[in-house]
Amino acid sequence: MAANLDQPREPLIELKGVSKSFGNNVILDHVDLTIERGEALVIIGPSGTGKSTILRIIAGLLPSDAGEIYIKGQKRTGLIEDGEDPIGISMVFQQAALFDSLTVEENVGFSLYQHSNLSKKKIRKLVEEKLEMVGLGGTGDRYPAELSGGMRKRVSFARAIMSNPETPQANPEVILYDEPTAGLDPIASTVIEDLVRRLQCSTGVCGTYVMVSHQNSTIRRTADRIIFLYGGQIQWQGNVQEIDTTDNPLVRQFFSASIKGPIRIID
Ligand SMILES: Nc1ncnc2c1ncn2[C@@H]1O[C@H](COP(=O)(O)OP(=O)(O)OP(=O)(O)O)[C@@H](O)[C@H]1O
Repeated sequence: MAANLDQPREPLIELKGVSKSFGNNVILDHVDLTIERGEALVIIGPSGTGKSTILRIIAGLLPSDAGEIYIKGQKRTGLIEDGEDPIGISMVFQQAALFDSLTVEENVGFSLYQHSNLSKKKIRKLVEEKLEMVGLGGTGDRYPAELSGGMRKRVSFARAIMSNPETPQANPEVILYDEPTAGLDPIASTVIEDLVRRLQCSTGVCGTYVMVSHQNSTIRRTADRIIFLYGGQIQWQGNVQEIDTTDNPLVRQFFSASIKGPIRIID
């Protein structure tokens, strides 16, 4: 499913020669990547290959060691906390990362309670709108412990798409999902996959997303474009149909789950 066909494609995020090491361990080695407006990009690759690292760099949570990052053509010089990006970029973490002592409503509205001058009544209304968008209308008074894993995940989606009407320029235009279906049963995974696509197409909500996933169904159901990361670099890119037709030995091995092939097995 392609979204936002009425919008012209333009580079929203560009990574140019981005490198990142942890100690002597080179994780990203001069990576070039362009993400266009309206794109649904899924990053795949073996465990420990740097997928979450690239997502955290795009989010502005982690500095790169070298290279340049452009957000809507503007070179980024700091991290997200410096608030300089010309668009909002939101991240959904692998663990839903909710505050257990706060209600669903307080979790979703957290940043508005902390950083806006909006009344409690107004925030509650905005939160309820987002909860309805993720299929959780009416759950605002519950606590995370009372929800299933899939529901908690959806609460974290609602928090990620929360916007502040006082600062519309900071509203999330790009959403980054780190393994959103990890640990969920196949049906709960389908609910999340459908939601990711639905949110992409909703007016006023981020039309562009970048996802990291290991789940075959999630990759196939949510990607317009797939990139395969390995050995610090993008080794392959293609669309969902090309997963099954490519000769690339890394992709072949990954999707056949074979222990024989060029991917080094780390026990
Ligand atoms: N803050 C850190 N300090 C040191 N090493 C780190 C740090 N963050 C990540 N790493 C290492 O960098 C490598 C890449 O990690 P990353 O989480 O990006 O991989 P990944 O491809 O997302 O893996 P997985 O699929 O298992 O989640 C791993 O070897 C990891 O241990």
